[in-house]
Amino acid sequence: MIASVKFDKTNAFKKLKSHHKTISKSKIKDLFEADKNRYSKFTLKFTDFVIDYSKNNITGRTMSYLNDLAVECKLEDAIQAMFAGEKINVTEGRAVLHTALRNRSNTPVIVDGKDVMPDINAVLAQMKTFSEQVRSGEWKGYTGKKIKDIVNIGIGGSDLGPVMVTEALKAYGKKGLNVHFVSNVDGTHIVEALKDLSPETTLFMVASKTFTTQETMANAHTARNWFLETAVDPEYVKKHFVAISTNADGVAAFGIDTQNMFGFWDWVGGRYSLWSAIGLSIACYIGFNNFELLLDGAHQMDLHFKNVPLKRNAPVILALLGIWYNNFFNAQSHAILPYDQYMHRFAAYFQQGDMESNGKYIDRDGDKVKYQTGPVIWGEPGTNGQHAFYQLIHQGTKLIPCDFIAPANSHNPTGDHHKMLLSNFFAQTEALMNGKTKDEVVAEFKKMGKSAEEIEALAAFKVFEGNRPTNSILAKKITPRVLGSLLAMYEHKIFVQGIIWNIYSFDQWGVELGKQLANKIYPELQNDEVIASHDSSTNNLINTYKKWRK
Ligand SMILES: O=P(O)(O)OC[C@H]1O[C@@H](O)[C@@H](O)[C@@H](O)[C@@H]1O
Repeated sequence: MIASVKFDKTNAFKKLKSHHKTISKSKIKDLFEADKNRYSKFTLKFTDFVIDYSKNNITGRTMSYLNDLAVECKLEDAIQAMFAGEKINVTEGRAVLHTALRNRSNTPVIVDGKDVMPDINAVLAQMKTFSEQVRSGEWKGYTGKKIKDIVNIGIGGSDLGPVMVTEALKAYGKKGLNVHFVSNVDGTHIVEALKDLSPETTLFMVASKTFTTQETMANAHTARNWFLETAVDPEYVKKHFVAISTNADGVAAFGIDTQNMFGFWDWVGGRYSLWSAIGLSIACYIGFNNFELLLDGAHQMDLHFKNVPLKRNAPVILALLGIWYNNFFNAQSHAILPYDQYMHRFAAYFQQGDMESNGKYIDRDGDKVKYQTGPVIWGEPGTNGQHAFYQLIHQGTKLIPCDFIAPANSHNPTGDHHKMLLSNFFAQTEALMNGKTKDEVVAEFKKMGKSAEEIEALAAFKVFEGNRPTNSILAKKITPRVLGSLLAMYEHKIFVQGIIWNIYSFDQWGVELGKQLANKIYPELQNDEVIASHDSSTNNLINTYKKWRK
């Protein structure tokens, strides 16, 4: 079991508090002046990427205190407990074993006295066979045609991972096979997705861990009606609908042949499930071999996380840096900025991964925390973000630590585009750190021939304080293996932060409430009766809606 340690009562916390007073007076750029080895001291190297965290407001002492914090919070025990299949998701009574899904070493992982690896391998084999049949055209629709379009119907963890990975690895996608994702209960989503598709060549994957989620069930029923309008015979459903779920009864009740069901288990959290059968659309799109490389990459990071000392451990370091800014510099958010257009859903994916995991104010003793927990995660790809919100990162009043991610090699090396992209990547982190002093601004103005009055009037607006912290992750190329490692690295970062903040990262009671509330109001919308059972705002909104709807 994972011990409860009050984060803000640790010795390391106190040391970090007073250390913060000193370090907040220093400038990152001066730390570079003072230490010529700073880059190598604060960079981690993997085979296919480097993580440079030298442009942070840290010294060796900071890292040492942060390491003490991790030790005091018994992080090493917690890591071992997760990998060993202990039921660390206490409020749901479950183990947390997305790492077993990609355990390419195939060493036994025991849950309730049973090795889970044979079941995992059996589902992987089923995914391999199925994805190969779909890709080769051996799997035929009801009129004997091969599948051209896959529509994944799911939401949250049953959507965001497959969307993000199929986009990030689009360069590996099979020509002539398209993937579409329908998540929102807004009918627009499914109507638009199906607009140009033919029932004869469309395969639906209904992805839901519980198989009860309102949005997914509504979309799945609409999809089936759309299909049967043309196909007519319900017998044909089995050629065009497969299910991915832990709930076999729910799948059968919907009318999907359980032969066409791909299972997973309650120890896979929704937001950690892309490695399971939830990744079926990924395997079909990029091919099973590439899906396995994705798993391999994640496994490499798992081994690193499990075995490398905390001081050289990438997820641990990223997590500790996040805590440093979140709890000592009062940063409220964290930006993830991939300089790779294919990774445009990466930040959105980790919005769920991080915020659903660590958006909690009750600690592992059931007490309300007296410190900040999970940050707001956000971001967009560069260079688009530069022309949108970077103004605030450079000159706003909020401190926003950023992760910059870029590949050295593009999948689309067109002209000089990639050099331009990367020059922006390098320039931004440098500018965020160095800023621009008043002297530099004045010198620039003078060169332009501006008068003393003009300079005096404008200089303040052009000064950049700098000292904005960034991590730079530079990969050789975004391959399935590299992406797998990056994803696992961020997953484990979330785990480490949850352990240190003394919260439970693997439940999501806040989301469950939303599910209940909508189910209460939905019946009230079925007739035109005036509603008076809520507060006056809610009553009036519902009644106005009823008056206006046609
Ligand atoms: O996969 P299902 O069960 O449909 O859940 C989909 C999503 O539902 C939400 O409410 C959350 O609980 C997510 O963690 C989950 O990924």
